[in-house]
Order: sequence, then structure tokens, then C-alpha cells
Amino acid sequence: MPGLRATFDQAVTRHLSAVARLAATRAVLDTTSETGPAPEAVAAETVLGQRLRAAADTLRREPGWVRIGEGRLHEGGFPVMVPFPGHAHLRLSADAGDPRVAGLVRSVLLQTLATRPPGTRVLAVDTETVGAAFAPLRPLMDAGVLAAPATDQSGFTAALAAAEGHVKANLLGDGGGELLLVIASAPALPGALADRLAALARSGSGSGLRILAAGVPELPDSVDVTVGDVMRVGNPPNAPFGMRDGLAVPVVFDPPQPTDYLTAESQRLADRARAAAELGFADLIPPDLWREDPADGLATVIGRDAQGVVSLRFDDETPHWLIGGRTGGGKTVFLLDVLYGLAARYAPQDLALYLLDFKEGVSFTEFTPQPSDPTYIPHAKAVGVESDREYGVAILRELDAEMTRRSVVMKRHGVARYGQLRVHERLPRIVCFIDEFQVLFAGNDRLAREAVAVLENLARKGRSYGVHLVLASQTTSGIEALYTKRDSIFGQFGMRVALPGATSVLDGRNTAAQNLRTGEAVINVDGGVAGRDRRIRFPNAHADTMTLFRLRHDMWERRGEAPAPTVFYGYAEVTLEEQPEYGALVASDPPEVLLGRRVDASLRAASVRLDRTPGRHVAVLGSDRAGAQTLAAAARSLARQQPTARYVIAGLAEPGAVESALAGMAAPERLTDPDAVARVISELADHDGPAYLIGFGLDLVTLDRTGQADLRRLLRRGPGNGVHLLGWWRSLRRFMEDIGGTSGREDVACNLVLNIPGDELMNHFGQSAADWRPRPGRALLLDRQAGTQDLLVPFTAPDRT
Ligand SMILES: Nc1ncnc2c1ncn2[C@@H]1O[C@H](COP(=O)(O)OP(=O)(O)OP(=O)(O)O)[C@@H](O)[C@H]1O
Repeated sequence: MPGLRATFDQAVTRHLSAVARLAATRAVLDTTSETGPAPEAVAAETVLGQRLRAAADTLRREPGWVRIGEGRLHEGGFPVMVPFPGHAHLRLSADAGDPRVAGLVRSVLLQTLATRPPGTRVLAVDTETVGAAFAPLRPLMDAGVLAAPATDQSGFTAALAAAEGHVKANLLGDGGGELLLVIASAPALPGALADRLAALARSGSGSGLRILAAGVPELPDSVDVTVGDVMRVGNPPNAPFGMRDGLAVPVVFDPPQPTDYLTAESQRLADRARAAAELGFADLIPPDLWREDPADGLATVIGRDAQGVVSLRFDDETPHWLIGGRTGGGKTVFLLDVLYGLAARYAPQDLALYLLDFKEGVSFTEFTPQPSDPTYIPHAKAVGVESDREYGVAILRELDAEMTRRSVVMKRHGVARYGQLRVHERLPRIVCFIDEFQVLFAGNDRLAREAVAVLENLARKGRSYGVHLVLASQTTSGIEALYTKRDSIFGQFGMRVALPGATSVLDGRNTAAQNLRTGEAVINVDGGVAGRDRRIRFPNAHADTMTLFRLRHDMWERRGEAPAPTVFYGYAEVTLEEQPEYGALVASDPPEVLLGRRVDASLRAASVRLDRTPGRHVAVLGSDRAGAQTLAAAARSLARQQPTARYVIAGLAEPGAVESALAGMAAPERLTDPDAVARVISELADHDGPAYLIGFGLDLVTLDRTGQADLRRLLRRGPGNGVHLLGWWRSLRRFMEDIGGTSGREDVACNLVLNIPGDELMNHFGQSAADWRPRPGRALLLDRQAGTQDLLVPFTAPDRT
């Protein structure tokens, strides 16, 4: 603005000429002291004082000038402004051990920050009062504007090194904004350090560094202030404004600013810096979708810090990330920023996402189709919401298998790295996000051991195959779980992200994550070591619903062939009717009885084939009433495939489930009397099929010796004759008695176990069943002939709410 510029230039000129003339006037006043000051000289000085006051008034609002005290005239005074940091550094001869100097240092610092760009950052040194000189400016420290003061020689050396790094970056044109080095007091400097400080001071105006140093013996290119009872302002470098012999009048210190003022002003400046450092969610999203090439890695913008915009990468240096922070610390928001940022930059052919959360963690549901919004993120392949460990491990196994597939392809092309493979085949990079990953290790059982092994393999080899992991946890013990499990896994996670409340993500001696606020994070690309931290602010994706909505829809519109992800909702019940395979059932022999949904990467139906081999019966075991519903669903799936078979329904318990089993059967025989059931068992023992006895509560049937023999004959010979039993026993002991104990074990090969603890199963099913921990909504399907053991969500009643 030319008008303002002109006013300022005038103010400077007026100030300079007034200062110069003041010296001359002073000389006259001083030589006439015997007879008292000459009235004309006093009058001239008064006029100059007025001019200086007016000029100071303008300069006060200018960046580059600060007030240091009041110039004393014979009558009145005027504010003394010095051209810091605009034209020069500033040296004070005494240090902050003198409270007046401490007050002046604070005042100059706050004035400077108030008129400089909000990105200005400050390195502080105070060895004499151990940082006390800066203590009232705490809000600036919390906001990352003012670094925690260095209080000893090594801290001072580190501050010099940081300032040197800043100067180098600026001189090379890498930017970095403006840095102030404020030394409130310093140790006696050995020659080498004094030389380094002097070199910094001489680095020139293009270096982006200004120095305010109190108590150092010298500082090139500075306004030099000698501190005694009053201050004497020396000759500024290049004397740009006529003070060739310094300021001719003594300068008195301003009264110290009260702590309340210092805190409030620091807070105001801190808030301003925070607001300026803020990026909006829209700033994370590139103008054009899917333009980036993943060959050398993935990158996305996440936020900014004092140095500018911060990007995060998945590449050879930081193939995997570890994220920590307490509940409510912003983990969900952070992950969403990353996910949307990546998905907007890379096409689904170039980036595949696997998203897992375990209990009470992030919810990735917004990436999946919902009844209210059928769109989805086309990069998402599998999403687990409140997943079981089994589901998580199954996904990890998939990724492990994918690495093996890629290694074969890479061998074929004679290449060793993902980047080289991309020349031949357009395979996507894969990123697997696991929230509350420590759940995978819970239990220290076979599954936990497998989780550790697969995770270790992925962590070690993933970078070569374009497979990346992001592990997040809200608890210290969660993060430590990884460390204590396998040191070698932890070491692979070069990228550390500490959100508010994170304790173990960074190195134990790194305190950078203290005092983080919501929306802030410390990013460390060096495994968490101190000194490699960037404290950033990241935007809240959910605060910009319009951009989010548009992005989702744009991506979905362009999804092409990318199918919706498979989604596993750990908390949800599943009915037979919603399982895709049920709709596809047609008349077939032998039939596949559907029992539930597998808890694995496929989420396909768990089924057993009832063919003519021995043992093809189904026992549902456990008192959980859900067992009756599952049996009913099995019966309905059977009726679709064997519409003309004979069905005998033993409805001894759970009449509601019995009713739903009958649906779809042409002419079922329904029995409700245990004795009638015993009789039909005897009849079916020597019967030719196809016939199915479906028993609800078979433990209610009392069998005499003959009856027991008939049942065992049915079990042993039935399948060969096309006769199968599907029964629900509420007691394992009773079931074992009925089938004849160990000798009858192989006669019922398919067992669906509900609420019977693993240690009770061992006798009958062997050691491998010992890990089973019953829980609502889950069942274990053991097929003795196939030797398999699968976790599934057993089907529930369609009308259950
Ligand atoms: N970058 C941000 N800017 C502004 N507000 C934020 C930001 N990140 C998070 N928040 C606020 O903090 C709240 C909690 O964040 P978030 O849900 O991400 O936390 P969390 O660590 O995932 O916690 P939880 O797992 O308990 O949900 C958000 O609802 C939002 O109001």
C-alpha cells in the first residue's frame, strides 16, 4: 500500500533527522550546563522530542522496529525505537540475571512476534536463570512458536546448530520462514561457539535469522545497548538513520510488564500462530483425482508446521507407520485425513486399502456402502469393523499370500523391488490400517503367535512388495505389546506419529509429544529419536462435510470395475437369508448345509456337505439358545436343496426356532413328544433316505439300551443310506453319552460348538480345541474328517431384532 509506505518512510526520515539533530542539541545543552541550559536549546529539544514521539508512534506499528525504553530529555521523554529485527540484531551488554534485562528481552520478543508473520519461530537460550526469563511466555511454547529454552551449554550448542541449519536452508532457497534466536543469558562462550554465533550474526538479511542476545561480549551487525543505571544505545550497523554516534540521550527501562499481560499477549500470539498454521481438509485434497504414480512410494499432505506444508510418505525409509494417542486424541480424524488424502491421489488400480478396527476403536464404516448412502471408497478391499482377532489374522494371511504371489511375478520379470515391477505390471501398493492392533496379540495363544509371525513377515518384507502397515493404538500397553513381542517388528516402523496423550510412540527420551493439543501431532520419520520431530496441525475431515461428500461421490462415480469392499461387522448378527450363497441354492445332491458366515477374509458361508460318507451328521452343541436358530437355518438351507426328502422335525425345545425350520418344507413330520422321537430314531436306523432327522433339544430324549443302540446304528449307517441327523444337544456330556463316548466320536464328524469352554472340549476334540473361548454371536465349526476348525458367525433367526 503506497500510502502507508510513504507514511512509514516519512516517519523514519523524521525520526532519523530528529535523532541526528538531538545529538547536536545535546552537545549545546551539555556545554552550557554551568549557566543552566539555554532556553532556546531546551525549546529545540522539546520540539525534537515531539517529533520523535510522533515518529515512534508510527514505527511502533511497523514490523522491524521495537521499543526498548524511554529517552530522557530535559523536559519529558520519547519512546526509543530500534530497528530490530528489521535492520539489525540487538545486543544487550547485561543478561537476564538483571530483572530489567529479562523484562526487556520479553518485551522485545513479544513486540517482534506481534508484527512479524505468524510463522515466525523462536529459539531461546537462558542459562543464567534456567529458562525463567521465558517462563511467562508459556503459551508460545505450547503452540510451538517458542522452543523450550536451552539452559546449559549443550542446549545452547544445539540451538546454534538449529539456527545454522535454518540459515543454510534459507540461503539455499529452501525457505523455512523467519527465525529468532533469543539469548536471555548464555554461558561463558568458548572461542569456537563465540565464532559460530558471530558467523550467524553476519549471515545477512537473506538468512531468515535475527538474533537478540543479552550478556554476550559482542555481536556483529547489531544495535548495541550498554546496560548500566540507564541504557546507552550505541552506533547501529551501517547507521542507516543518522545515529553515527549512537543515541545522544540516556534511555530508561520501561517498568516490567505484569505477568497477566505477558500471559495474555503470549496466548493471543500463540492462537494467531495456530490459526495461521491451519490447513483445511480441502487443502489435503488435490484438484485432480488419481494423478500420482505409486512406483517410488505413496505420499499425502497431512497438515503444516512452521516450516510449511507437511507430507507423509510410505516408501523405503518409512514403509510402515506406528500411531499412538489417547482416546479422543484425534486418531480417527488423523487416519481419515490420511486415507482420503491417499485415495484422492492414487487410482484404485494403484492403491488398495485394508481397514481393520478392533473393539472401541476407529470406525471405518464410512468407507463402505450404507443403506442411506450406497457409495464407497473404491480402493477399499476389506473393511473390518469391531473385528475379531481371527478376522484380522485372516486379512494378514491374505496380505502375506499376496506378497508370495508378487514374489513369483517379480521373479518372472527378473526384478527385486516393487518400483521395478510397476514397469511390467500395474499392481497396487497395499496399505493395511489396523486400529487397536494389540488386540491381535491378546491371549498368548496359537492365534496370537500366528499374528506376531505374520505381522513380522509383513513388516520385514512389505517394503519390497509394496505392502505397508499402519498400526495404531490408544494405550501405552498397546504400543509396548508390539515392542515386547518382537523387537524386530518395532524397528521396521520408521514413521512415528504421536497424537495428544501418546506415551510410547517416540523414543523414551523424546519429550516432543508433551502438551500436544487436539488437532496437533508430532511426526517423526526416524523411529522416534529426539530432534527429528515436526509438530504439525492437521485438519478435521469431519468439519468439512461438503468436501468429504463430494470426494466420496466423485471417487465412487469413477470406480469402474472396482467392487464394494467386503465388510465384516463384528457386532452384527447374520441371517441365512442375507448370506449371498443362500439365494443361489438350487436342488442338489449331496446338499451343502449352511451354518453361518465364516470369520475370514472371504466372509463366505460356512457349510458342511451331507454326502454318503460315514460321519456326515451335524451336532450343534451348547446351551446357548442361538443353537436352535442356527439349526433352523441349516434346515431351511437343506430344504432348498432337497425339496422332496423326508423331514422329521423333533421339536422338543425352542418352538420359535422349530417353526422357522418348518418353513419351506413341503410335508414335514413334526414331533413334540420325546418318546415319539425315540421311536423315530429306531425307525430311521434301518431306513433308506433321503431322510433328515432334525432334533431341537435331543438331550430331552430318554433312550433305553435298545434306543441307544438304534441311535448309534443310525449315526454309523445312516449316511450310507441317505439318512442324516442334524441335532442340537444342550449338554456336551449328554451328547457324548448318546453317541457312545470315544468309540462313537467319528460317527458325528461335523460339530458346531457354542458356549462350551475350550478345556471341556479337549477330551472329545483334541488339544487344538483348547483355545476356543466361547462368546456371544460366535461358534466353532469342527469337522473331524476334514481336520478343520473354523470360526463363524452362526446364523440367527431372520425376524430377530
Ligand atoms: N484436527 C482436528 N481439528 C479440530 N478438532 C479435532 C481434530 N481432530 C480431532 N478433533 C476433535 O476431537 C474429537 C475426537 O477426535 P477423534 O474422534 O479423532 O479421536 P480418537 O482418538 O479417534 O478418539 P476415539 O477413539 O475415542 O473416538 C473430534 O470429534 C473432534 O471434535
